[in-house]
Order: sequence, then C-alpha cells, then structure tokens
Amino acid sequence: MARTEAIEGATAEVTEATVLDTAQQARQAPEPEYAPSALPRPVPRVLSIAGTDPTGGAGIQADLKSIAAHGGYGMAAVTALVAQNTCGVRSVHTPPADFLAEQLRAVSDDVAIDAVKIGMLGDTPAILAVKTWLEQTRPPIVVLDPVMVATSNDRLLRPEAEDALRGLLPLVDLVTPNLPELAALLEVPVAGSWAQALEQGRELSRRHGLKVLVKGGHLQGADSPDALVDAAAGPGQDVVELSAPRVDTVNTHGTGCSLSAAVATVQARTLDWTLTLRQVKHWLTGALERSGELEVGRGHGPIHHFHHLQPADHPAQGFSQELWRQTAGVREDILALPFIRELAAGTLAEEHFGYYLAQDARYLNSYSRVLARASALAPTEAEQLFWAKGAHQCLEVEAELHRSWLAGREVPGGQGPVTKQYVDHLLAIAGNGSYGELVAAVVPCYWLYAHVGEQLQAGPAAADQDHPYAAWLQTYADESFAEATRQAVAIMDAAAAAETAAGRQRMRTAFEQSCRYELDFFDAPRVYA
Ligand SMILES: Nc1ncnc2c1ncn2[C@@H]1O[C@H](COP(=O)(O)OP(=O)(O)OP(=O)(O)O)[C@@H](O)[C@H]1O
Ligand SMILES: Cc1ncc(CO)c(N)n1
Repeated sequence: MARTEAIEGATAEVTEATVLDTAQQARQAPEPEYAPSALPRPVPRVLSIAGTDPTGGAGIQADLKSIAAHGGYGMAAVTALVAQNTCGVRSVHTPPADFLAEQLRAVSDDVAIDAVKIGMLGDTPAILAVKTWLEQTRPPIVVLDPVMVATSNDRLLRPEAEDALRGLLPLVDLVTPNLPELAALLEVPVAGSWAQALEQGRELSRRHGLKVLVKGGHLQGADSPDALVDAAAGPGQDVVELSAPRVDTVNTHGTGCSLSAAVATVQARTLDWTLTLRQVKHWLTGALERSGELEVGRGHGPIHHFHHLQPADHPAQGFSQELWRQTAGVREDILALPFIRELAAGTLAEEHFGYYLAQDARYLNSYSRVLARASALAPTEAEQLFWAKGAHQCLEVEAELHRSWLAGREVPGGQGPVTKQYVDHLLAIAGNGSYGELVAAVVPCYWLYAHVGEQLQAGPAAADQDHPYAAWLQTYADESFAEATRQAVAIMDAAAAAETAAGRQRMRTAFEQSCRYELDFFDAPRVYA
C-alpha cells in the first residue's frame, strides 16, 4: 500500500520529500535490536495505543503524563484523532488501520517494550491491527482499558466493533472496564450493585482467562471501590478489593485512561498486580483530590497527574504546626494543673507522685505495644526501626520506674480510670486505624512530655540539687528525648501527606483526643489517688 494513502487526511500537508525520506529510512534501518524485555525494569518502557485529547486530560496525552508520573518512559501510537475537550467529543478522525500498524511496527522494530496500555481503538480495523501486532510482538505486560464511551457519554467505539474487542481479550493480562463496559463485554445488563459487578468480573475473568479490574467509579456511595478479580486464583482468593474514599469533584475526565497507563507502568516494576493497584489507586485519589488546582476547562476537568511532585496548598510540613497551634489551650491547661505546679515547686504530695508513677508504668507497658503496632504498619524501614526502638525504650523506662521510684513505695495497684481510657483509645486505633491515625495518636505522648519537660527545666527546679523530683524531671528534658520527639513529629507530617483529606481529618481527631488524655492523666492523681 502506498504511504500517501496510509496517511490520507490525517497529515494532508505532508510533502513528497518527507514521504521519500521516511521510505529511505525504512530501507536503510539496521536490523532491529529488539530484545525481549527483562522485567522488573527500573524505568519501564511503556507504549500507549490510544486516541488523542487535545485538552490533555484523557487518551494518549493523559497516558504519557501518567506513565511519566510513575517513573516510566512513555511512547504512543495514535489510533484516532479526537476533537474533544472537557465538555465532550466533537468529532473523530480515524487514520487507516494500516498506518496504525506502521506506527506499532516502528516502535517494536526498534525498542524493547516492557508494557503496553491499550485505550480507545475506535473501530474493527484498528482492533484487528493491534491484535495482529500483539500476536507478533507479545509484549510482557498488556493492560486493556476497553474504552467504549467517554465521561461525557459520547461513543468512542463503534457498536459493531465490540465483538472484535472481545477477540483481543485472550492477548491481554488485565482488562479495566467501568461498569457499562463490563456489561457490554459480557452482553448483559449493567450491574446495579457492587456485588453484581464483582460477579460479572468473575465471569469475564473465567471466560477469557485474564485478570479484571472492576471499577466502581460509576456507583454512588461514600467510597469508590475497585476490585482485582482473578477467577484462576480460586474461590475465596479471586477478589482483592481496593477501596478508596469517593472524591467530591467533577474532574473525572480521563481517570480510566490515567489509571490503566499507571498500572501498566508500575506493574513492569513490581510484577505484583495487587501491590501495583494499591499504589496506583492511592495516587489516583490524590490526583482527583488536587484536580481543582489545575483549572482546565469548564466541564469534567482533568486529574492532577503530578500532584505528588508539587507541594499542596496545605503543605505536609504545616500539618504538625497547625495541630500544635490548635492544641495550645490543652498545653496551657496542663501547665496550670496543681500536679505540674507542685511538681515544679517540689511540694507535690508523695502519694500523688506515687499514684502518677504507678499509672505511668502501666501506661508505658501498653504504649509499648501500641508503638510496636506502628512499627508493624510503618511504610519504610527507618520508621519501622524508629517505632520498634520506641517500644523497646518504653519497656526499659517501665522497668526502671519499678526498680527505682516504685520500689518500696506504697502505691495503689490496678489500672486507674484515666489510664484505661487513654490506653483503650490508643488500642482502638492500633486495632482499626490507619498508620497515619495511629502515629497522630501516639505523638502527643512524646510532644507534650518534651514540652512539659522543657518548661519545667526552664524553671527554678532544674538548678535545685535538693529538689525531690529533680532526677525524674531530668529524663523528660533529655536531649535524646527531644530528638526522638522531632523525629516522631516529622513522621507524622510524612504520614499526613500520604493520607487523603478524610484520613488527615481522622489524624487531627486522634491527635486532639490524645492531648486531652494527657491532660487528664496529669490531673488523675488529684482526683483518684
Ligand atoms: N469521584 C471519584 N473519587 C474517587 N475515585 C474515583 C472517582 N471517580 C472515579 N474514580 C476512580 O477512578 C477510576 C476510573 O473509574 P471509572 O469507573 O470512572 O472509569 P472510567 O469510566 O473508565 O473512567 P473515564 O472517566 O476515564 O471514562 C477508578 O479507580 C475509580 O474508582
Ligand atoms: C481518546 C480518549 N480515550 C479515552 C477517553 C475516555 O475518557 C477519552 N475521552 N478520549
């Protein structure tokens, strides 16, 4: 077929000289150095086969951003040129399928491809061209987003091409249909519930022997759940749910494109579908949350692909500062407590101090277990180690309290009511909360103690050798304790940055509640001793 035919319409301005150049280049090209790619690959070479969106929110433009946002090297073969924006599709221009095949061969003759993402194919000839190329090239990872209808409800696949699209499924590793696309692939009515959608996912997975990412974006509800369905994993193991909060935004143009391109990229690095989907889903939620900052278009705007590279309006470092400001009242109340004033003056009744220490020993024992849980949930080894050391130190301090201060003292046994409330609060979050929430719940114990220690150290007690509690006061004004506190606060800020807006709100609540319990804990000897 003549080249001029292949590019008719799409590139009407191309001169003969350009065409000759291309033909010459093809003849003179060295033998392809195509080597099967060895995965995992640190910078995966990812090919998007999709349509265009000149406003950059969907299709190939979105795919390239998404691939780059996940550290991949993006490439693209265009199936169709779409005149569209955030409000809808105006028209579609489809170059001949032979020209699509030519583009695909130009890539695979030269570049080892680590993963392929397929999006809008438009019509049967394009699907068949991709099918032939997949059969010849056999890329190691193939993700198909079976694009049929745009967010704006415009059709992007000819209805008679659905059969041909089904024919592509045996060559695909993961297919990522939304609910209408899932139903169309199975030729059944659209699922009305999440349970029904999962059942359809199982059926599609079973029928074509591939993994299905069932996407719940089109459902109503507080969450926007997705699920990785793999019938081959067997009953009970075949569905991995990936829940995320539903973001209240109209900016959902191209979410499906961006998601599938990201998944192809991350999978080439992790080779673990579940891990990949968890990572990508987390990123996607952030990209939806921060989409408003882009101000692109008047309809369904694009998502913020690079949100993780730009500081947010509410920078993560500001999270702890904001909490510190908001809890100033609690700190004032603590410093005004008779217990703290008398402790500083050295006039605190022995009985009260003894009660406090006995409760503190009990508290530290539970707190150690809670820190061990933070260690178990930590996303990095450095944080894992930090909390594990904290857990260890609590037990050492507890033992030391028993050896020194509590030995020979008459103190009431049993867990006091405030100790129980505080510990129950921590244990509940350790059992059910996210890592961020747990970190926010444990930080006040460090931060308020360091603060109280610093204040007391600045007072006259510090210089007084005869002060009855001088040695005890010293432990909390210790520089290594202050350093641990700074680290704990920095970890909290990092955890806040990784949370959703709703997650950060839960962190604030957990932090404020722990501050209140710290206040009550210092006041408990007066009430209960
Ligand atoms: N408002 C939202 N909040 C959070 N996640 C969402 C929201 N809308 C969609 N998603 C997520 O975005 C991804 C794409 O979902 P959806 O079901 O909308 O696919 P799609 O219809 O193929 O997307 P597209 O809008 O590109 O056509 C899924 O992971 C889905 O859970
Ligand atoms: C080119 C293209 N692919 C996919 C979608 C679906 O969002 C779109 N709007 N445009």
